[in-house]
This record gives sequence, structure tokens and C-alpha cells, in this order.
Amino acid sequence: MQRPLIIALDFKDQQEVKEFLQHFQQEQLFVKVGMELFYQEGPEIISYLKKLGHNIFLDLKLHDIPNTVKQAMRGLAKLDVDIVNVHAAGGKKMMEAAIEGLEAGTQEGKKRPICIAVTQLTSTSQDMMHKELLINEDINNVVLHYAQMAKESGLDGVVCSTHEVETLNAKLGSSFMTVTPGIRMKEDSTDDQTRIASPDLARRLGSTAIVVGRSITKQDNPYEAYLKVKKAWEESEE
Ligand SMILES: O=c1ccn([C@@H]2O[C@H](COP(=O)(O)O)[C@@H](O)[C@H]2O)c(=O)[nH]1
Repeated sequence: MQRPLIIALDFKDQQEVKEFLQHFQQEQLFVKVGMELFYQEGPEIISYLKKLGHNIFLDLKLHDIPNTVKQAMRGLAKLDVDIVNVHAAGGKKMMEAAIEGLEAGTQEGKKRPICIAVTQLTSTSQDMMHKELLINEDINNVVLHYAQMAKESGLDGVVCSTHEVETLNAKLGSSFMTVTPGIRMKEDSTDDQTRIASPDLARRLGSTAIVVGRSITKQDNPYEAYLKVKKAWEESEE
């Protein structure tokens, strides 16, 4: 997989997705379907996007007891998406179960979807983590610890902020994926994100992929915004 720019399709239904994709003509995209869209449209939205030839990250962030996650992943594997995910906070047994479920649900001869774990949401600040989650460690150590657990559990990578990528690459190797949301151009509003970074910083620090939502989807000209983010993401390549 090249280092993709993944567009978060945070829309309320398929009609809104269709209107958004009209800006992109025939371009093959890497898109992310999250809870908002999937809970409204179900597996049908995945078939629709696959028929259009797009790559898909199904971002449902599973977090439950190991058996429930295993069975849920068995079902999700049948959707044949490229990437799925869990919350690392569910622990190692849950993450191992996720992989078992994916392997069990993947058609013979096919590769199972890539599975990554959310470490700490990019909306979480160090202050919030200390005061609300009562995790009194440095956020960088927490992200590293969760990423180490994910690797030991057989996962392929993590979701983290751009600011943790260098450490994770150094400690866990750059083939362990770092998928980074919380991406903003300098003129964009931060919204509910706290650990943000620009696309070019993400590239320079070694993110495997960036996830971009509102900086593209909420712009007057989404295609122009996409090209601008893509240029910033790709042009800082050494
Ligand atoms: O830690 C995380 C994990 C997932 N996300 C998701 O990425 C997009 C970001 O959207 P923006 O509009 O670019 O802020 C969104 O779908 C989140 O659910 C994340 O932001 N942080």
C-alpha cells in the first residue's frame, strides 16, 4: 500500500456521499466509513463504494469483550474492506480475538483486512486524559504502551496523532502502520481535535497514512481542497 490520503466520509447518508463524490469524477480514492454513515446505511454503503472502485477503511473502533469482538470481526471480514479497527484499551485478549475473527471470516485464499488499534483519540489532550480518564502517564508513553500491546497481539498498526509517529517508528519499526487523523491545514479550524498536525508535518515525521475529514468535506470546493492537502502530503517527500 502506498502512503494514502484517506478521506473521512462523515456524512449522514448515501445521498450525501453520492453528492460529495460527484466532485471527484473518476478519481480512485481511499475513503473512511465511520459510525455516522455505517450505522445509518449498513453494509450497503460498503458495496456501493466498492463498486465505485474505492479503497475502504471501516472505522467502527470495536471495543467489547473478546468473544463479542471476535464474532463481530468475523462478520466484518465478509465485507472485504481494506482496513478495520479496534480500541487498544480493550486489551490484548480482545485484540487477539479481533485477529482470530478476521481470519475466520476471510474467504480462503484472500488476505484478511488490515487491523489497527486506536491508541488515544486525537481529540484527547494530556490534560483531559489525566483529569477525566485518570491516566496519569505522559500521553506519549500511553500511546507507545498501547501500540506495543497492539503489535504483540498481532495487529498491523495503530491510529495515533502525528506527534507520536517518530517514537513509534523508532521503537516498533516503520512497517508497523501509523494512521494519523487530526490533520489540519494552517487556515483550518481545529474543531474538536486537540493533537493536530499539517499534512506535510505528517509526511516528514513518517505517518503511514493521513485521515482527513472536514478540511476536505466541509469546504466549498472539496476537490480543490483535496488537491491542496494531497500536494502538501506528497510534496514534502524526501
Ligand atoms: O483518534 C482518532 C480516531 C479517529 N478519528 C476519525 O478521523 C476523522 C477525522 O475527521 P476530521 O474532520 O478531519 O477531524 C473522523 O472521522 C474521526 O472519527 C479521529 O479524528 N481521531
